[in-house]
Amino acid sequence: MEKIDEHKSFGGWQQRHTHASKVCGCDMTFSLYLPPAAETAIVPVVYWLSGLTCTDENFPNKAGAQEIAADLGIAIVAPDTSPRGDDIADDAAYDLGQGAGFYVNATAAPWSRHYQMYDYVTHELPQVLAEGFADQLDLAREAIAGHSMGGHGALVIGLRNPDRFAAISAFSAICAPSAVSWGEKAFSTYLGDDKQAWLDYDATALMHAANNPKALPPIRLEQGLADGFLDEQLAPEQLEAAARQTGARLEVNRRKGYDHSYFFIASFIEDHLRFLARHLGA
Ligand SMILES: N[C@@H](CCC(=O)N[C@@H](CSC=O)C(=O)NCC(=O)O)C(=O)O
Repeated sequence: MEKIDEHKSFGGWQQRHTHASKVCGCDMTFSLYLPPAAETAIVPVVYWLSGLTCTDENFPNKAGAQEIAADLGIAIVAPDTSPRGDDIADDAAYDLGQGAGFYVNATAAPWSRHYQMYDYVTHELPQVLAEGFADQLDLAREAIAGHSMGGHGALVIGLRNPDRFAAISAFSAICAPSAVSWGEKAFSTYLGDDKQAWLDYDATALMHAANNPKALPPIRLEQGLADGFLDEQLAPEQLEAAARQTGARLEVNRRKGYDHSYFFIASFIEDHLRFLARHLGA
């Protein structure tokens, strides 16, 4: 692993690191905020998964989370949104290929060779963090958050690993990807046409299928009502219906006038980090 950038921020450090990923078969870059508390103790970890067209840099540059993370004593890890490189499959569209990995393990060629983002975020990245930051990060205390495609990723990873993630935070998440065009396009491309296979990556389906829905991690979902993607792509009402039917813990906050942008995220990130920190015992 190589540190490629570092800035002091609110007493802690905003860093970027790159490393060779076996799972994705390419170099992967992630951003990491270390709060001041990490200088003397191990601190809980929040993963932030970004949306379509993003890299690891959108969240640290735009969300304004560092001051709150410093206050709460939590680290924030923001991975890239896909494998990247000249020799890696891509598509000209903004919602497929590089920058649009959808946090799945692709099974269809040519994508399956590198697009293994579920395993990368869930297994390889935590291992890299455990090895590289043993004196700073407490990998036994994890929570997960994200925006849009990354909100979908946070919901799926959190719901599939309920014993691991203390809580889930999502902004403007794609809540029922099998039923909307962003998800149909990505899943048919990365996973093939068998829609049964899609359900492993569909938060609403996962909630319905959970053995013990009441024991799933608590979810806080923030949704702007002026979001141009709300009607066509996000379907928070489907996740709400699943929570009502199953008893899973879900709080949805609808915010008048807010759109899909990082201005929305920055407006409510403090509430979400405090929610995650509470469940992390931070
Ligand atoms: N057509 C647009 C769409 C890209 C976009 O809005 N991306 C969002 C996430 S959308 C769902 O995953 C985003 O976070 N963009 C980055 C940012 O910093 O705002 C386009 O190509 O711009």
